[in-house]
Amino acid sequence: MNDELKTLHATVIGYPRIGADRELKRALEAYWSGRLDEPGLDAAAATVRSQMLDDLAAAGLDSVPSGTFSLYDHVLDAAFAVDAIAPRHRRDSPTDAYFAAARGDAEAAPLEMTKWFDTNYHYLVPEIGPDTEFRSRPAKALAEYDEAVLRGLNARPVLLGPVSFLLLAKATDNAPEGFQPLDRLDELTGVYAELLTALVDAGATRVQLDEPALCADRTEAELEAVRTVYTELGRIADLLVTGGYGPFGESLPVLLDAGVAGIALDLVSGRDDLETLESHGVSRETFIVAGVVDGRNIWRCDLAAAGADIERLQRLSDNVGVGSSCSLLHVPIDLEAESGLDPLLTERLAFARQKLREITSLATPGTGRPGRPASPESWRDEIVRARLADLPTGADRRADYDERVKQQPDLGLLPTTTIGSFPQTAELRQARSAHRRGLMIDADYRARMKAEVAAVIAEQEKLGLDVLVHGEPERNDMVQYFAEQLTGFATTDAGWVQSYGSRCVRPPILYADVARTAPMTVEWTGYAQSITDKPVKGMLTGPVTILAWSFVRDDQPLADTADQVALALRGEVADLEAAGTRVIQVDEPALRELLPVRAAGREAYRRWATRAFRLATAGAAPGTAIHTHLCYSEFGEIIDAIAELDADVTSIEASRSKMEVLADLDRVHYHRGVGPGVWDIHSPRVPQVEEMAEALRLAARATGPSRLWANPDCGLKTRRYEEVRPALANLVEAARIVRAEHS
Ligand SMILES: CN1c2c(nc(N)[nH]c2=O)NC[C@@H]1CNc1ccc(C(=O)N[C@@H](CCC(=O)N[C@@H](CCC(=O)N[C@@H](CCC(=O)O)C(=O)O)C(=O)O)C(=O)O)cc1
Ligand SMILES: N[C@@H](CCS)C(=O)O
Ligand SMILES: [Zn+2]
Repeated sequence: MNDELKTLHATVIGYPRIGADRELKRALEAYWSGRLDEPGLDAAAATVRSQMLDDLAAAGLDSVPSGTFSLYDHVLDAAFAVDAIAPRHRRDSPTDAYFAAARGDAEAAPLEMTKWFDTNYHYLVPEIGPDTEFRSRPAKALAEYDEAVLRGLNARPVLLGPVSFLLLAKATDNAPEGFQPLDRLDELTGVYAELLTALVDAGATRVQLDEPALCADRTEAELEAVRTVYTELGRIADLLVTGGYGPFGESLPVLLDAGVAGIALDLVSGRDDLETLESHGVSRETFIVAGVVDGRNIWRCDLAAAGADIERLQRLSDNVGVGSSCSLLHVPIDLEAESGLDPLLTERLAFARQKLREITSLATPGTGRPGRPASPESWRDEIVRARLADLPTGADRRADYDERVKQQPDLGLLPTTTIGSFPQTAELRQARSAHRRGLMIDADYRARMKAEVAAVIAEQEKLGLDVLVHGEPERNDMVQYFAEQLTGFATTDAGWVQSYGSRCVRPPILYADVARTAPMTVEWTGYAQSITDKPVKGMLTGPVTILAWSFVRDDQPLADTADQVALALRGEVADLEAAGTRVIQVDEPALRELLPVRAAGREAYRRWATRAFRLATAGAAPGTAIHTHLCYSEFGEIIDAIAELDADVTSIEASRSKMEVLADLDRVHYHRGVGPGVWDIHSPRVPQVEEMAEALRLAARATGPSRLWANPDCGLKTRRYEEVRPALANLVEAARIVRAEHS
């Protein structure tokens, strides 16, 4: 590379932190189980940080983010940086306090966990009250800054910005009515001033404050708060403010007018900011990072289009840099680790390490900026396209709910069921790993999984549940399992992405037209049904969730891709029915996740998402009960969409929010079956009979008892049998008690 020619600053907003071989995951899980001591955990964390710096250094960036490593979650780190630790999580050891907040311990429940914007990453929700005492705790930021500087890197410490921190937090339970965490912005700004001062004193010449919450719709009062805070903080340090999950929109002029030195634009999902910037104007010294390399998806950058956007910015500022649209947290680390992908696909992909190279290449004049090649013709499936074009409306069931329910299995009052998965034991994962590596033949693997199904059925019969499941032992993941069987998808060997804490997923790559070539679940459900007289629920993952948890082609609207996936699932529903399945659950836990961050896109989303679900399910006969399941979010904003799915029964996470969702469902006149979760499966605590009975009574008062189901909040795959057996026994007993009260 000729340094003389290099005129653009190359940087990245953030980097994956789980380790190229998930070293941090393994170390954390070993530490939690007592197999590793704290120095061992520290050493593993240091190795991962060092690996991150190696990657950033090798790419030849002009500046690098520091402090983006996290032992569990960066929002939790932000809470610790300002000492906003809930009193119940204070412990003598800071590490104990950190993990008590993250995962709970014998004394205290953890912080709530929720989705990070419209991604499959989950953050911990800080609890802020009028009495929360903020204090500056810069040790982590300083240590990681020093590590990067010692490596000879031009480091830029990164902190979650104060406005986003408070907007992502929730009020403590004992806060007075009307209190909002943002009410504490003045005090918090003072503490951020101290954090910035500590970093500047340590030698940092620029600090990155991440303000992703400014990519959502904000009120005038919030914008005013942004103006005040950034005017003040901008006096202490040279600030680079990032957003990263859409356009800054109306926040952009506010930040610029507040005098921030730098702004990082998401030019993948927030290209509207280009126009905002052009019409508002900007000083020629402002550092503008053109976030043209996608931090959320794995397609190679269209360097020609990116180059054009960079040139537009260069007309406005003399200080333009090239970067990622957001942190690379959401993409796997290295494409080189994949050997099994079709070369036609591989040459179109870039994971984190490859993305760093795209950034430096774009920043280097004379390296060429080729566009992206079109997809090969062989990726088109004309049969699927013709079938979709031929479907009439395709998305309405043959009878209304009132008529359908008469034809569906009559299970009496308050039937009990579970959400699908039973514990994924180490033994099951090891069998799958052996099978994948060719150490266990197909027949043995299938026999092992069938034995597990038989055991799961026996457990449920013994417990006295009404509608059984096969337990999903054969699934590595509820999306990847389907992707492995559908055309149009590729799956990776090592493309791990952090979902929360130590938990990771390998999002499949949806790159071509999607079709089903054979039944995907019928063998397992059919086997389970063959060994019990109780109804067994078929178990599918819905089209929206399959899209949300995959890397999806970006050469056609998501709605069209969703329809293709839905059509494939529609075939599976038909095959399950033909095999005698009378109850089919189609999970849509990500229905809320894909809801656009800004209100403007929501109506269109609701239309395509609900249509895809109905396309998948509406072919079912009236006598087939279609269930759906939703979890991992608050549902208020998608309550209309839930009603529009037209499922016969909706099981929905409710235990932590104390059944509030039922009032919302009532508001939209949802009158079909509902199973509000009565067991918070995120916690290892076994719920007692009386508390679940009370939750069912509360639910019965809200909806009437006749259409109510008793079930947990979500699947049981992350729980252990020692918790599952007593908890389900208690759930069955709670349902029996409440049933008796109504008969
Ligand atoms: C329900 N959720 C899901 C989300 N996203 C998904 N794609 N899937 C989900 O289920 N998002 C919202 C929620 C919460 N998020 C998660 C995310 C991840 C997990 C989880 O438990 N992940 C597992 C990995 C799951 C998996 O792919 N398992 C495979 C491979 C297992 C493995 O690592 N094998 C080892 C060898 C075997 C061994 O010795 O154990 C290896 O390959 O090295 C499988 O079972 O075959 C995780 O451990 O992180 C939960 C909720
Ligand atoms: N059927 C799935 C849904 C999880 S959201 C399960 O039970 O794990
Ligand atoms: Zn769930």
